[in-house]
Amino acid sequence: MPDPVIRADHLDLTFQTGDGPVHALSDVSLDVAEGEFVSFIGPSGCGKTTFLRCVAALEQPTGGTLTVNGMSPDAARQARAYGYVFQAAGLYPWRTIGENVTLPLEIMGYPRKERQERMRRVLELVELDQFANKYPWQLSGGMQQRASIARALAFDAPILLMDEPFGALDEIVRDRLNEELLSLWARTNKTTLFVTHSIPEAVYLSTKIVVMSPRPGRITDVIDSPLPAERPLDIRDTPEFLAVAHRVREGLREGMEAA
Ligand SMILES: Nc1ncnc2c1ncn2[C@@H]1O[C@H](COP(=O)(O)OP(=O)(O)OP(=O)(O)O)[C@@H](O)[C@H]1O
Repeated sequence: MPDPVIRADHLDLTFQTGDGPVHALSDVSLDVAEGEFVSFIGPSGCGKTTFLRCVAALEQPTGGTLTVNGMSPDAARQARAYGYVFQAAGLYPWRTIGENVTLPLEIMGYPRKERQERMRRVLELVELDQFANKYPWQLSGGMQQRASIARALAFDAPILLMDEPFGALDEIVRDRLNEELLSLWARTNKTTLFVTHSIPEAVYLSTKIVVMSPRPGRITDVIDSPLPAERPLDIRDTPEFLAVAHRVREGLREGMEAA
C-alpha cells in the first residue's frame, strides 16, 4: 500500500473564544489515498471546514498529527500541494475570467507565456475557453463557480480542497456541475476533499464519504463507496445508490442523537 496523501491521526482542535473553548475537532483519524474523492458531510458546526483548513495549514491543530504528502501541512502549502475552491466563487470583479485564473500564477512568479498557456488549458477543462475575456458579472453563478475551479486547477496541484462549492446554486445547475466535476476528476486524478451538506451530492461524487457530527466535531462513519467509477446521473435511482444514501442518513441521525 502506498503512503496516504493525507493522514490525520487523533486530530484535535479547540478554539479559545471569548465565550470559552469550542471543541471543533475531536479525535479525527482518517487516511486519504492518492486519487480518492472524499466528501465530508455533517450538520453545521461539525468541523468540516476546520478540517479542510487544517489540511491547508490555515488552522493549527491543538492535538494529534496531520501530514500532507508525508510533510507538515505548512511544508505542503509551500510545496504548492493543493488548490482551494471556496463556497463563494470569490472572483475579482475588475479582472476578466482569464485574469482571475492567472492571478495565483502571477503571485507565484510564473512567466507570462506559461500563465497564458495554463489559463487556456484549465478554462478548456471546465469548458469556459470562450469566456476568458469576459468579466465575472457576465457569467452565471454556475459558470463563475467553474471559473473558480479552473483557478484552483491552474497550478496543477495534486490535491484539490473544495468547501461547499455548489451550495449556493440551484439543483439543476448543481446536477450538471456534479457531472462535470466527476468527469474532471476522472481526467485529472486529483486527490479531492469536498465539503457538502447534500447527501445525494456526497454519494454521487465520492469514493469515500466521511460522516461527521457536532459538539465536539468528530467522525461517526467512513463509507467506502461500492458504486462503479462510471456514474450517469440516473445512478441516483439505483438500489446501490439509495443504500449508501440511507447509511449516510442513518450516520447523520445517530450523530445528532449522540450530540
Ligand atoms: N476561527 C474560529 N474561532 C472560533 N471558533 C471557530 C473558528 N472557526 C470555526 N469555529 C467553530 O468551530 C466549529 C466548527 O466550525 P466549522 O466551520 O468547521 O463547521 P462546518 O462543519 O464547516 O459548518 P458549516 O457546515 O456551517 O460550514 C463551530 O462551532 C464554529 O463556530
